[in-house]
Amino acid sequence: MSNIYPCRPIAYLRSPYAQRIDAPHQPTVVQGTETGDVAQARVEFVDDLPGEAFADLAGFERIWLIFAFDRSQGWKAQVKPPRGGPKRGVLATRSPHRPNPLGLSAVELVAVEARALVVRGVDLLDGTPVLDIKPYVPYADAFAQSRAGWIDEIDASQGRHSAPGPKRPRKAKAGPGH
Ligand SMILES: C[S@@+](CC[C@H](N)C(=O)[O-])C[C@H]1O[C@@H](n2cnc3c(N)ncnc32)[C@H](O)[C@@H]1O
Repeated sequence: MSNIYPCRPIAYLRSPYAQRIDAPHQPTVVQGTETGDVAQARVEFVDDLPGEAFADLAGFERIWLIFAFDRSQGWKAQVKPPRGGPKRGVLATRSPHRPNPLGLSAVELVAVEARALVVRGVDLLDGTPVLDIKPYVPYADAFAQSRAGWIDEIDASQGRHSAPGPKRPRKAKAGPGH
């Protein structure tokens, strides 16, 4: 039996972030989250994906994007997290350099268009291939009180939430959908 699992993009993301330094570390630290002034992005479906496949998404406030880190090259077993501290096992981090270059982000669904989704709060580069989309379902996906290992330890030692903010502040408000 093969241990290769074929995947192909079902969509491509159009985002305001051309380079890694522009992209936020996670959707929850996207610039403007507190004021609601968050850049929009578009998930544009490939031509041969039937429209029925993304029917019924409109009622969901958030969706999961499962995507390929297509601009990552190679990976190491341990990485130095941007929030500081010692190196950590790559699978205990959200590093874009992983044994399989897969990422997932829960983004806000703003609108469903004919062959695209308008979303907000993305941490992905423009052109990122989207491999799958799933609805974000709070009863299944939200565990707000869960322990977060070494991240909790750093937060406790610093006396604050250590999530890194945007590396380079966004200059213009303009982006897809604006
Ligand atoms: C820390 S990862 C987190 C991504 C996702 N939320 C996750 O947890 O899997 C976010 C960073 O990945 C990098 N990135 C975004 N899109 C990428 C792509 N298509 N290829 C390679 N790196 C990418 C950017 O530097 C961005 O700041």
